[in-house]
This record gives sequence, structure tokens and C-alpha cells, in this order.
Amino acid sequence: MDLFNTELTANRLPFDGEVYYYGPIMSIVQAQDYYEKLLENVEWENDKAIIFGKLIITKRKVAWYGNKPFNYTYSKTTKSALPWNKELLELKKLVEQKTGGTFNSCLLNLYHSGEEGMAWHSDGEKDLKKNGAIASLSFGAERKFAFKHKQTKQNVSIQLVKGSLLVMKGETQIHWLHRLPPTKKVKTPRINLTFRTIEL
Ligand SMILES: O=C(O)CCC(=O)C(=O)O
Ligand SMILES: [Fe+2]
Repeated sequence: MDLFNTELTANRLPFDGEVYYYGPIMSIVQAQDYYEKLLENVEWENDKAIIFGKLIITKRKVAWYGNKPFNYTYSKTTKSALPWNKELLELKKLVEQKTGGTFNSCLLNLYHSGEEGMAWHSDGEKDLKKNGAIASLSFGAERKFAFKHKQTKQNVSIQLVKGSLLVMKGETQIHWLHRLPPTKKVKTPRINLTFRTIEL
């Protein structure tokens, strides 16, 4: 466990959950290098979701990797996890060092520009470990990430810089929604990796 880092990182949520923003956990040069390698070496696909009974193909691209070919059901569509590649294994180890936790899978998102985002949701899928930590690494364009409390509607937002780590844990997914708001200001791509624990 990286006590030094953890102790200097305050919980960003006022109640009902825990969100820790570590800031960059690697150099800008390393973050740029990972960004390029992930763009190239990840098997990106357009995401399919069934919303109000209609099949929607999103502009945002996604990928799903894991220790085993876990099936992951997300917006009523199912994907089977691919085996880790070199960069993803390195990043998984780095995130495990920083957080003191372990993860067995990763959902990746590629947003081509600020016009692509992700709507309000929480990551409470049934195969995800209950109240397990979700560790989110960001590369490429800096974007705002927002939380909204399900009852009080209170908002918290965090600017996610390249090479940065954000961890959501405890009851965060029960009480808070999160989203990546679209923005006209950002013209370049962002890659996000969310490391998770699947329990079958
Ligand atoms: O792109 C992000 O920062 C968050 C993505 C997210 O919330 C998710 O994949 O569940
Ligand atoms: Fe999420």
C-alpha cells in the first residue's frame, strides 16, 4: 500500500461514499507514451447499448480486458474480456501499487473529442464486487468528471489530467451518479481505463 499517497489524498465526497483523486501518477512523457500505445494496441470497438428498447451504436469506443474471459453486461449488451496486453498489465500493476488493492478486469473508453461523453450512471452491475474499488486512469485530453448525489442532488466535480488516477470506493456507487460531461472546448481524444473487480 502506498501510504504516503493515500494519506495525502482527501476524500472528495462530503458523505455517502469515497472518491480519491491522486493527480498524475506518472510523468507527462510516460502518459503520452501510454496514450499512443493504447490507441494503437487496444482492440477498440464502437459500444452498443440498448436504450428504451432500441439498439444504439455510440461514437465512443470501448474495450474490455480481464484475467479471464469474463462476460460483462453493460447497458444490456454483453462483452467477453480479452487477455491483458503489455501496457494494460503494466498499468494494472501501477494502479495496484498506488491503491493497495487488486483488480481483475478493465473497461476502457475512447472519447474522440469533447463532443463524446458518458451520461449519468453508477457502476453497480451485479457481477461487480459490491462496494469494490474502481480505479480510473486518464490519458490524452483533460476532461471534467462530475458526481451527483442520488437524493440530495449535490454536485462534486474533478478535473482529470493526463496520467491521473481517481479511485471510487465504499458506498459511492450506491449513493452517487457520475458522468463525463460533453464539452465544446475539447477537440482532442481522451482515453480512460477503469480497473474493476468482477465476482462470479
Ligand atoms: O471516462 C471516464 O472517466 C469514466 C467512465 C465511466 O464512468 C465508466 O466507464 O463507467
Ligand atoms: Fe462509470
